[in-house]
Amino acid sequence: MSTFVIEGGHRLAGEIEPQGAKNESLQIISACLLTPEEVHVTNIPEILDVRNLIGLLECMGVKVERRGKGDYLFKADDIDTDYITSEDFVRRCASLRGSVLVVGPLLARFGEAFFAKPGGDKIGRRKVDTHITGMMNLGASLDYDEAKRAYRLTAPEGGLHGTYMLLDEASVTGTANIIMAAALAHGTTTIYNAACEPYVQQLCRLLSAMGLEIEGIASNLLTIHGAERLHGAEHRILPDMIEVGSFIGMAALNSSEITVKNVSYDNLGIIPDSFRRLGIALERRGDDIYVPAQDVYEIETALDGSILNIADAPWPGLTPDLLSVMLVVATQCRGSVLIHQKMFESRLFFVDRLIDMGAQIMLCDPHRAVVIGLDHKNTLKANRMLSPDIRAGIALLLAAMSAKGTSEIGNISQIDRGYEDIDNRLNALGAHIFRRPD
Ligand SMILES: CC(=O)N[C@H]1[C@@H](OP(=O)(O)OP(=O)(O)OC[C@H]2O[C@@H](n3ccc(=O)[nH]c3=O)[C@H](O)[C@@H]2O)O[C@H](CO)[C@@H](O)[C@@H]1O
Ligand SMILES: C=C(OP(=O)(O)O)C(=O)O
Repeated sequence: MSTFVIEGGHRLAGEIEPQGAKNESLQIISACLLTPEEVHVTNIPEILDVRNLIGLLECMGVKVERRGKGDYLFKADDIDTDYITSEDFVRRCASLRGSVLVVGPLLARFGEAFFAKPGGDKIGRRKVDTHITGMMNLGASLDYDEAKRAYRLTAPEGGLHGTYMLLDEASVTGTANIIMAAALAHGTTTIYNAACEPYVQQLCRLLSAMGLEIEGIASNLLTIHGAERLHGAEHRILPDMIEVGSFIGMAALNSSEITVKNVSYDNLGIIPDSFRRLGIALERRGDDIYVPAQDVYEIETALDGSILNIADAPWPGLTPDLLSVMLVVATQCRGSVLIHQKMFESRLFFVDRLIDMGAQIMLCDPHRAVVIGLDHKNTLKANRMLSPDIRAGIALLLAAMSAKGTSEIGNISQIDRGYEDIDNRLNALGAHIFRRPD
């Protein structure tokens, strides 16, 4: 594991391009398991989570060819069916949250799949009930394998069959998993209360290109006409909207002017407006976002003058993955805001580190924090801290970049799992971040 050593207080300037989206890549790479033919995917981010998922696929027997940066061919024509039911497989899955996404394709294509308790961030309970219920709706049976400490899903004789289902919540990976399982089921599956964020839409587009008939893409009512067989296809991953938001926040926190290039603006939903509510006068320029340097970032109030409330919600609401960054940005704006993290219960505890740095924040309960902005008058102080999860990690990195003095952030694998070469890319804008191997 390594530590970031950050010399704060440097102005940033220039252009930065977001990497391909982590969360889309995890779905798309898993979908390659649905066909024995070649799937060509470009703009895959070279990050820890993706490398680990690709490693898992290779262990399963998938042929992977890296043709250049972010450019991969996957061919799942010779899957080792003994391996995908082995203890080693289940153990590997348990250490990688994205591995939940291989369950749907494996169940659909090979009739059996294990659900290890997935690893990843400690940001709250990460239930997989929606995934499992969805697959049971398609006819799978469930039992618990004591030796492997994992749930086993088994397809009925003759394969999964389509049905109507209403999801208990619009789970993103749950929806993706059920779509992939339904892709090879007999008959038609209708999923109501489906998650519809751009990365689920992208999964549907890839599956359409592979020959699947899907109606309702981008809505919460999906109709999937199961196919006998899917074929190879080409796919390009969208820019990572969480990186785009992180860079907007970074510019404001450092009172700097930057341009975020090629953001796929139309797929950002409510994200740009949410940053505007913190007083950031960002502009759309073609498919770029220009963030001007400002003396003051004035947080809006509600129409009746009451304190602004920024809360997450399933798409098209605001993604929970940006609230940590927005919270840190607010510490240097003028005015106050209530950050309400509704979807996860343990994602706000990192505010203690910001309070150590001099930020004015009241943690009301595990879900809500009130931030009183310092209006760039009292700069944050340097601190030594650990990255508790991927998004708190990037938020603390941005805080350290704006702080007076030299900070250290340990456990940066939590940042590396989602942000590609982040130290060098931010240093190219003028940051001073050094990676110290421990
Ligand atoms: C690999 C991947 O793609 N991970 C993303 C995915 O995780 P993931 O798919 O695991 O997250 P889910 O959408 O299942 O749920 C996230 C949290 O929100 C809650 N919930 C969900 C839906 C709902 O209608 N109401 C509700 O309260 C769930 O109980 C859970 O606590 O989606 C999350 C929500 O956007 C993101 O934070 C993760 O980065
Ligand atoms: C929580 C996240 O990812 P994961 O679901 O992979 O833990 C995230 O990307 O913010």
